[in-house]
Amino acid sequence: MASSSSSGMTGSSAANPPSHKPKRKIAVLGSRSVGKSSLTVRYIEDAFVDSYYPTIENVFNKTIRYKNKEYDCDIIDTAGQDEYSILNSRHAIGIHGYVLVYSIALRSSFEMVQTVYDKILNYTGTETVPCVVVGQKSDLHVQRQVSEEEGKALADSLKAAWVETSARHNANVAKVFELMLSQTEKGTTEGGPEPQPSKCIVM
Ligand SMILES: Nc1nc2c(ncn2[C@@H]2O[C@H](COP(=O)(O)OP(=O)(O)OP(=O)(O)O)[C@@H](O)[C@H]2O)c(=O)[nH]1
Repeated sequence: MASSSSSGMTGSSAANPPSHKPKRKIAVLGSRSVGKSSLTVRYIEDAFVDSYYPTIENVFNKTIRYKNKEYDCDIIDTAGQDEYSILNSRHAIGIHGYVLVYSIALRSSFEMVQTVYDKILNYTGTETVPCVVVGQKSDLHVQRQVSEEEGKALADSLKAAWVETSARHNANVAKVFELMLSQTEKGTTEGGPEPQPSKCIVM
């Protein structure tokens, strides 16, 4: 999706008083063309486009209900990364959780998940960050290059959740964002301190 605009499903204006729902910022990262935009657009608009338009950046806003509580979520759909791209500070600071996407039909995109994860930890200086590892394009099983076991094993090693999805067939798409909130809200208690978004460390 080639645009850098922001699309608001909810939000605040004079007519809409500011939301008191907890704010969560979620960044969607991964190699080029793995279906990050398609996953996000399927979730937000329940639509799928076959054509490919490289993303600059899109921010979507959606209220997500998790365990009977509503969260005001910004979902940041990013431009595809490669091993040489430098993590954009907007995707490394102030983020509560990461959706790390690969295509089950492209091994190099699976290997990129670890690379992107390491870049995030380098930037934030933390030992872990809340993550969901997503094996996209699960409908392309004939071209599969990454097994479910490998996907699960990588997610376990990153202490992340894992799921395979198809934006094309709308399979498991909503689950990604439920799992994301289960990761960001892990260890929090009602009325307790808010989970802290990522910060930058100065070396
Ligand atoms: N078969 C199949 N194709 C998909 C699926 N999701 C996306 N695609 C196709 O994959 C191509 C890339 O999809 P995008 O959503 O633009 O990928 P992206 O990761 O946002 O790409 P960048 O913006 O370059 O990072 C498009 O042609 C989509 O139609 C899926 O679940 N199954």
